[in-house]
Amino acid sequence: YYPWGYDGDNGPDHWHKNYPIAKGRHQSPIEINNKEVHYDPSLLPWFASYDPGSAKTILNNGKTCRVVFDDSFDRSVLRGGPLPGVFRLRQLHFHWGSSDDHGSEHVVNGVRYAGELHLLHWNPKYSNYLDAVRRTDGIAVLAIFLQVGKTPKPEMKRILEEINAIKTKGKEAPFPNFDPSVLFPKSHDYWTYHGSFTTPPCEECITWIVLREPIIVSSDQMAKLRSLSKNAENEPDLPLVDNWRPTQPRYFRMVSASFL
Ligand SMILES: NS(=O)(=O)c1c(F)cccc1F
Ligand SMILES: [Zn+2]
Repeated sequence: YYPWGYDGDNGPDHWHKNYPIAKGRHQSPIEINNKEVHYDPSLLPWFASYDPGSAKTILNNGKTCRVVFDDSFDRSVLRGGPLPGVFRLRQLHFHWGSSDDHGSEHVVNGVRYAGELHLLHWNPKYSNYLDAVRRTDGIAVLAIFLQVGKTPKPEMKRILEEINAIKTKGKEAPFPNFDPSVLFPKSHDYWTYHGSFTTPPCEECITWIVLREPIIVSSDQMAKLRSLSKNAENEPDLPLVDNWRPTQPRYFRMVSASFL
């Protein structure tokens, strides 16, 4: 296991030395530009059927704030859209910036959002998650942009209230009874393309489903995320910010849109 980060000598430009896939042809995130997107009328709507009882814990792993779900059976699943069958919800996490004018991983027509929420699901046709990450159709991530505005989504409060309990790296707290679909925007319009994890080892196993409509969060809520520390409680408090990977070359990939 090699240490990696988002700045300096172990930042995104250095990942490929220990994680060679990071220089692959199907890397994420990417820029999504209207001119290059292809409307695909055959794309189905996607559906999330999440059981709030599957939510387990919320934790700070020093790289992001993550909520973990019980994925021991088809309890909370994503289906439809570009996906073949159901995919099991395993965790959600966030990427954000050091200020409100940047922080998302995907960039839409040059627009960087303040952050990005990722809900990670894996294909249960494979025996377990670790097997799924070795398959091109193993993982599906639903990505939702966070836009700073005056009328924040009240449902974000539940996650941000827990932040005080996981201030430092390694801290974990119970996070029961949570259905993340309460965070979804009104529109289910999406872009989809084949890509990778945006953190090392950057395996190219992800069907990305990027929602067009951002959810609104407040500047205070973004500041709350930035109050997390990269370090453990007995180490100096380094703000956990700018945990986003820059956009990667699209090469010969098509980005399909579910909407005109
Ligand atoms: N950002 S991402 O969604 O590709 C991602 C995962 F899916 C899983 C772990 C880390 C991570 F960063
Ligand atoms: Zn992510």
